[in-house]
Amino acid sequence: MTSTVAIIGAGVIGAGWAARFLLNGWDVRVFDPDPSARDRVEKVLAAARLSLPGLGEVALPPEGRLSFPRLISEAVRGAGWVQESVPERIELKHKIIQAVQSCIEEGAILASSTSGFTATELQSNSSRPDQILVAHPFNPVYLLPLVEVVASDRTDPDLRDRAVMTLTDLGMAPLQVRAEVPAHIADRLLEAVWREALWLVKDGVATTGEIDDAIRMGFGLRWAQMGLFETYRIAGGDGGMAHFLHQFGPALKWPWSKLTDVPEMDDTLVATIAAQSDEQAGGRTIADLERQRDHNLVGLIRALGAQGWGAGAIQQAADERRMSGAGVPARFEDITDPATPVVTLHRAVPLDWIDYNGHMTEDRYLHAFGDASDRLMKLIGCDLDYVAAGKSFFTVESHIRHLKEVTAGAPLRIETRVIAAGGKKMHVWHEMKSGDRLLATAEHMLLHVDLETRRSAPLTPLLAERLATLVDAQAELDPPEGLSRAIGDPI
Ligand SMILES: NC(=O)C1=CN([C@@H]2O[C@H](COP(=O)(O)OP(=O)(O)OC[C@H]3O[C@@H](n4cnc5c(N)ncnc54)[C@H](O)[C@@H]3O)[C@@H](O)[C@H]2O)C=CC1
Ligand SMILES: C[N+](C)(C)CC(=O)CC(=O)[O-]
Repeated sequence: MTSTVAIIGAGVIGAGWAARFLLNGWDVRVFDPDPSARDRVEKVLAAARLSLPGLGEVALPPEGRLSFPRLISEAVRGAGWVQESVPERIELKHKIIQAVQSCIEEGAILASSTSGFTATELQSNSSRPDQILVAHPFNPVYLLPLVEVVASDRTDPDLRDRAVMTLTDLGMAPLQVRAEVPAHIADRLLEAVWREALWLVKDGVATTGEIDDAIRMGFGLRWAQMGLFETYRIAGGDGGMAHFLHQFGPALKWPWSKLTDVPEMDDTLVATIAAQSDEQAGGRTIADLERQRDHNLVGLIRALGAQGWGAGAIQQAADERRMSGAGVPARFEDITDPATPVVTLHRAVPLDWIDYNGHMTEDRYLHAFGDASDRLMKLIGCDLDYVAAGKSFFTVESHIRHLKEVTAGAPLRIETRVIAAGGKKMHVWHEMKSGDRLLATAEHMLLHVDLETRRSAPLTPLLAERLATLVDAQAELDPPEGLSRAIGDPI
């Protein structure tokens, strides 16, 4: 099957899917009869290019090709995956499924973004129900990992497994829903909160802003890192979940909630909510809010990554899978030509590395160069086991030159030379590039140390030998421009 996806319907969700696939190297064909669809996709792509590449610590593959065929048949022919994201009307979805299935190959995956319909409902009237399933994402699709995968008993289980693998490769967290129920899992939960929120506004208990504060200042923060059950388990104290259930279970029968009673969405309620929501936005446009949302989400997911937790752990697993494709050697034996500088880092600039000047802030240069030095250490044999055994390197001197600006989402590559090594020292030169542009250089002196005495110690034979291989092979190269330069030297 090809790495070509057809996106049918490019609204909020279809455009998000287009960005997720394209930035993961897929060729993307978009079909949407709305003349403004191309513009919308370009805007969402611009936002995704700023945020998604820097979500993890490893570069994404090169972008695929984007096209906008005029006919649905042109869009789907030969595609390995078709993602339907047209409005939530079953007769329209059936029409699209029929048009798509008349042109696609048997093994192609036909996934629907539907928030509420079941796979069985989508499959009715289809001659090939086996290739249809639900892949329900969350907005913004290019950043949020969750995708609910719902198959019916008529969906081919192998096709469902392939779909799960593909979504995982896209850096997502596919949640396989065990049973077909309207609105799957997450929207069932969201609807319950939404219903109560509508009642609170209708009854004049709280404004839209107050309700949103009640979420984002408290349990919303908790939910980003632990779910409902894990959070309540902790709330049960040492008695855990059983104690929690005994204490708060009875409250469910008190009038704490409206249960399933739904407020009438009459003109007054719509006008009240719309007016409060406008006031809450305080003049910020949808684009402003989307930008802020993306910054916040990137920060949250990356913070969770530092803990190896939740959505951050999903991102780390995606990074692991991408490592070999990013061209950074994992072991010394992977260095194909020691006579050329070694690629020690290949990633993109994350949104949270950008400062008030709109470019990568100065401490992140050292962060990236530090990561590159860590990779060099690992390559020569100073890995975590080596450190645990009591030896490591300390950086004792650094000199960074900032030569060119770089902005969010841009690819970063660090090429490393070992200028000299021996005794207890290693003299390293890094060049940071984005494409062909030299962004910065860093020169470091590192001392090999005994972690028990905290004093310098001679290099062990393996490290000395590998460093000598690099130094000797690279000695033929011209000395790097700027080597040993000091502040104040003529430029
Ligand atoms: N908006 C949301 O928060 C989420 C929506 N979904 C689901 O995604 C699907 C799409 O929803 P949205 O993107 O919000 O809708 P939307 O209204 O933003 O976009 C729908 C797009 O489909 C296009 N379209 C209409 N008829 C078409 C046709 N015959 N062929 C091709 N394109 C056509 C429209 O021009 C429009 O660009 C729905 O099934 C919805 O339930 C899923 C997750 C979240
Ligand atoms: C409102 N909605 C039901 C379309 C929401 C979703 O389906 C998921 C989301 O992104 O919140």
